[in-house]
Amino acid sequence: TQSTRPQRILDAVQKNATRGDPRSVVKAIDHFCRNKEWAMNVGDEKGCILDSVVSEVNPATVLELGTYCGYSTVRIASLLPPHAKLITLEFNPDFAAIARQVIAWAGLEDKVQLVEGASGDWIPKMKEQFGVKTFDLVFLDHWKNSYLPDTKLMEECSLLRKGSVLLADNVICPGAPDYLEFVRSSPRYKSQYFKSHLEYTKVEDGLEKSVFLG
Ligand SMILES: Cc1ncnc2c1ncn2[C@@H]1O[C@H](/C=C/CNC(=O)c2cc(-c3ccc(F)cc3)cc(O)c2O)C[C@H]1O
Ligand SMILES: [Mg+2]
Repeated sequence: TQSTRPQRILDAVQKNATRGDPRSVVKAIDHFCRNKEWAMNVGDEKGCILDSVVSEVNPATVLELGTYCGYSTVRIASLLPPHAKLITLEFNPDFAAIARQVIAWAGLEDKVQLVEGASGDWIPKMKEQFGVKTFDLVFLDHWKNSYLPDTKLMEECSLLRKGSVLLADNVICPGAPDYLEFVRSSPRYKSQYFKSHLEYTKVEDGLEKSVFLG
């Protein structure tokens, strides 16, 4: 049967990465996507910026919107302190199934809770379902037109505290203009743009880091 791109990414991980070694999983996916088939992972260049923000925040609770194959899930989870938790939301069951195997190959199942479903449905249930009070870090990498409504929803659900960091992928390409306008003009956020490139290409893209001021 014809395989899908996520399945081919998982194959590349299982063939080329060492079980229990998250960095080798990241390298295997980057090598595959740079040399064989492009895929919408945050990638190695923007991934280094992601790593530095994760290390700086040193979060106890992380929310990722849009798991896809689990590339950024593995990058983030590999940098978390011992009892920290990452909840990642993915509504495509096929992507979720692949991501679970990628996360398992990296040996990070204990730090990651992959929830299958739409962010708009699950964000209001975070407290009651997962005992989360607030998120220290949110990585937005799902549908670009969901960035803004989900950010407003997280505020409404009191999931952000003074100092919570939102890090959004693709604010230039494909772009999230309404989100960018909101976080850059709202007095409740301190925003900063990290210029980079679209994964595995020379096209401009970047990450927007926005600190919630409470
Ligand atoms: C609302 C919601 N809830 C839960 N999961 C959700 C969701 N919306 C999407 N998702 C899931 O996240 C993933 C979606 C991510 C969307 N990301 C993209 O569309 C995306 C697209 C590009 C891109 C750039 C230039 C080009 F020429 C072509 C593509 C690059 C990227 O880094 C991206 O993240 C998979 C999807 O099932
Ligand atoms: Mg992206």
